[in-house]
Amino acid sequence: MQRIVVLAGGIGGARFLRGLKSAAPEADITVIGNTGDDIHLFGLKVCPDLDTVMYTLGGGIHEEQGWGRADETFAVKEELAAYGVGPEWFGLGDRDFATHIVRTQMTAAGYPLSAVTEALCRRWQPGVRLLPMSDDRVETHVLVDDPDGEGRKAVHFQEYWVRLRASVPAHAVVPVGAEEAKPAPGVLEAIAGADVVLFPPSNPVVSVGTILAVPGVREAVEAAAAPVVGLSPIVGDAPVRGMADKVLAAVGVEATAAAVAGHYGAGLLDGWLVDTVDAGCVDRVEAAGIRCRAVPLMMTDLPATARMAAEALRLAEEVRA
Ligand SMILES: O=c1nc2n(C[C@H](O)[C@H](O)[C@H](O)CO)c3cc(O)ccc3cc-2c(=O)[nH]1
Repeated sequence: MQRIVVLAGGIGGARFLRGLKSAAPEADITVIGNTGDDIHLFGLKVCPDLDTVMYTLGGGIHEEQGWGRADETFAVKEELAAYGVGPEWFGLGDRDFATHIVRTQMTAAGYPLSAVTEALCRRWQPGVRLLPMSDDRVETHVLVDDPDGEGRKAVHFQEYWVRLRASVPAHAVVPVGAEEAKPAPGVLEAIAGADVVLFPPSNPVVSVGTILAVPGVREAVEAAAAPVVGLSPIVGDAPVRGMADKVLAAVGVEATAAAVAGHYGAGLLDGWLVDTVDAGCVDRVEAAGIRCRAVPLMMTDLPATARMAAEALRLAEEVRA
């Protein structure tokens, strides 16, 4: 059975995984999820990217939004607001709250996040093994021009993304706690034992980049016997969704498919898929030592996404040969 390891962020990663499952229904898929987006609110631990993968593959996601639960209601949020308790800019729904209550209760009882995630997945049956990148707390902060005053300040990634809509200049992205974090149980073993490692079209800085920032993970991917293939989240010099261009600028990387490949580098990537509109950069990526193909990369529906995943697996076979 083919063992596939995927380093995934939130919405882009989750939708790609749905296509991958369809393209490789027999494969044994391990997902290493980003937890740098995690936030503690109302005394609860919220893990947006793990939940987005779990709900998307488990059939509970709000399809149009891409995050949160389908058929959601917001009574708890409204009641909290009536007490003047915020933040009001982060939309936690009633059904979603239950997930965070269970997670927080298990965490308080001493279970590591990896065990909690496994327990939550027992309900959702995502059809993949979902591992947090680490059981240790890592929180991505973004250094921005202070939106409410002079100078600069560091804000939590969710405040930058959701409250500020990435509209203020970002100067640095810091995965606080990453340096001291250890990979969660099973992470390094999964990478070492993989037949293929995939980087979905997730944010290269705050999603895949944060996973790679956990000491040992980047080294394991570099050392992996398996081919490592990524799919560009940038199509035609703009992110397909989200605001990846803003955080790429913060780390000094151009928002182009070729520049993102260069940012990962040939030490990490063996293969890179760009969209057909970016076919002009294939030679440049190959000159940098990364096998590159141009194929349609818009995840418009499940068949289109499954074709992208199949192309990634095909490229992996090609670089292996
Ligand atoms: O744009 C938003 N994204 C929301 N997201 C998505 C999230 O902020 C980001 O898209 C990811 O962290 C980026 O990967 C949520 C995700 C959850 O799991 C739970 C609650 C939210 C709430 C919001 C929200 O209010 N607005």
